[in-house]
Amino acid sequence: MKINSNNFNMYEDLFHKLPVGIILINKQDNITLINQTAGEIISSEADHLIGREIQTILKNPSYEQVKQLHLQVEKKDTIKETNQHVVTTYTPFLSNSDTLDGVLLVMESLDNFKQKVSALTEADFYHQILQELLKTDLIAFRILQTDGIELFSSELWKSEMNDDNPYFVDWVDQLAMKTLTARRERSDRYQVESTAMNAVDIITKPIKREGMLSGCIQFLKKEENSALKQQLKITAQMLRKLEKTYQIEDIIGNSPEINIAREQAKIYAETSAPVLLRGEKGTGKAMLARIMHMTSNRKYYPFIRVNSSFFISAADLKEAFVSISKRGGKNGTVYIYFNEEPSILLQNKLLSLMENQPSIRFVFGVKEPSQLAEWHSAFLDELQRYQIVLPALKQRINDLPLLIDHFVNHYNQKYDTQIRKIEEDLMDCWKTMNWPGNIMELEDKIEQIAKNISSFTETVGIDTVKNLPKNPNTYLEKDDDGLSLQMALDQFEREYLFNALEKHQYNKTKTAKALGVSVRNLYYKMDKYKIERGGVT
Ligand SMILES: Nc1ncnc2c1ncn2[C@@H]1O[C@H](COP(=O)(O)OP(=O)(O)OP(=O)(O)O)[C@@H](O)[C@H]1O
Repeated sequence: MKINSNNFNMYEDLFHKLPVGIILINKQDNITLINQTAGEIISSEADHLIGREIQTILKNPSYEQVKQLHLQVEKKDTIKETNQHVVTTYTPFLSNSDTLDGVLLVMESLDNFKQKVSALTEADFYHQILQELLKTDLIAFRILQTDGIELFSSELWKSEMNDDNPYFVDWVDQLAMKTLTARRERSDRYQVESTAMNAVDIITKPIKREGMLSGCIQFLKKEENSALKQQLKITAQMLRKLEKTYQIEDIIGNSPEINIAREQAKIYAETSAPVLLRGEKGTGKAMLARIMHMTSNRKYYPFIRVNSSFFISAADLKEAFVSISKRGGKNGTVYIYFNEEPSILLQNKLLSLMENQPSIRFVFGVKEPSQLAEWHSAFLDELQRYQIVLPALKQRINDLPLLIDHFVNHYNQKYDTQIRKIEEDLMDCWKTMNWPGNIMELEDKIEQIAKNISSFTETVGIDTVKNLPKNPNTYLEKDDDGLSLQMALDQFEREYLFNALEKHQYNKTKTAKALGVSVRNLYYKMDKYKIERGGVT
């Protein structure tokens, strides 16, 4: 750069305000012009420095080369009075005829200079990171290079990214890759299913240096209210379970089989046609019948469940429906569960009842495998028009983790336990089991664990389960032909209680009296055999 006396005058105003110190030195080494910034760096009034020899101010001024060869020189120096380090640039100050008028000295404190340099290099990168960190209160974070290699991660990040859930770690890595490829910020949520406790948000931001992508920063944020939300969800589900007022979302599972059943239930709920529910014991037939009732416009009328064995004779059937009508069931739903093969006579009676009671919505449940082929064809035709098949648990074993989560949450609440995780060994074992009692059996197992485990236990493995007392309701675990005497007795007692309750329209005092037991004992047994307290909703 060449400056001459003409063009210099044009910039005199600006001259004093420049962020760098500027000094004009004449050929005799005296200061002839100095701006305010230079005065500040030297710690003196600029005007007082006019006329001073530059050697009296700087320790090692060096501009011989500038004078002789008209070259620009840059070097570090020190202010004599303050010992402040400065960076100096000497430039020849030339006349119109290119002869030397003097030397222009640009001076800047070394600290300022470093800041500027670093702003253009590495520090810019870290500065951005710092800015991002200051903007947020998230302290679980990590920084990656463009090739995906981790440069740094905070302790909190490390603890959140434990190797227990490789899918999650992999998912987070993939998010980083997406940001690095697309050079755009992304936020995604992960629902931790193995523990079902929290949703985790990962925010991934690109970091650019001089417009070029130089990496990314990832923040991890656990959804603040997720624990509370989860709590509310569980409580609402518990209430619905207690009141048997299930909703469609209470059907847990994502497998295609259960998705189809769920969709069918939604559609059929809107009609009044009879529906046949088929499935092994404990697959959720009664639950689905209730859900269909609760999602239909009959929900304000009663839901009445009757076992087919209750209708010993046609007269019983008639009597039952008179009683159902009296209980307001006329506009409600009647769920008839074929707990034994219905006689042809009963089938005919039911068929004519359905024709005569058009306002009642009939849902039938049949336990698989069943002898449907032997049923009366007219009755079967009527029932099979709308049927839903509920898959056995072993047919939708991929739903096991979701179901486990659901029941663990439920029984954690009920028994004040803190189970967070089912260990892999137990999970593997459960995945290969036959589950003849299906969801009911699984629920029962988890209840047994929660009931008997210490309230501090967080993980449950095979060893934990082995040492627990056996469930008295083990009849759920075996096929009918393999029942021990105790199991058979339990099963008989359950059926017997159920029928007695139905006979007395779920009036506990009357039922207890008829059975010759106390009301308390009746409640205990209902709880033991998971018999609904209401029977009517
Ligand atoms: N998909 C599901 N999601 C959540 N819970 C379920 C599901 N299916 C069943 N359950 C639970 O399993 C238990 C048994 O269900 P339910 O009594 O409806 O089965 P079922 O097929 O009618 O049995 P059974 O043939 O022995 O009468 C219920 O307590 C219910 O809460």
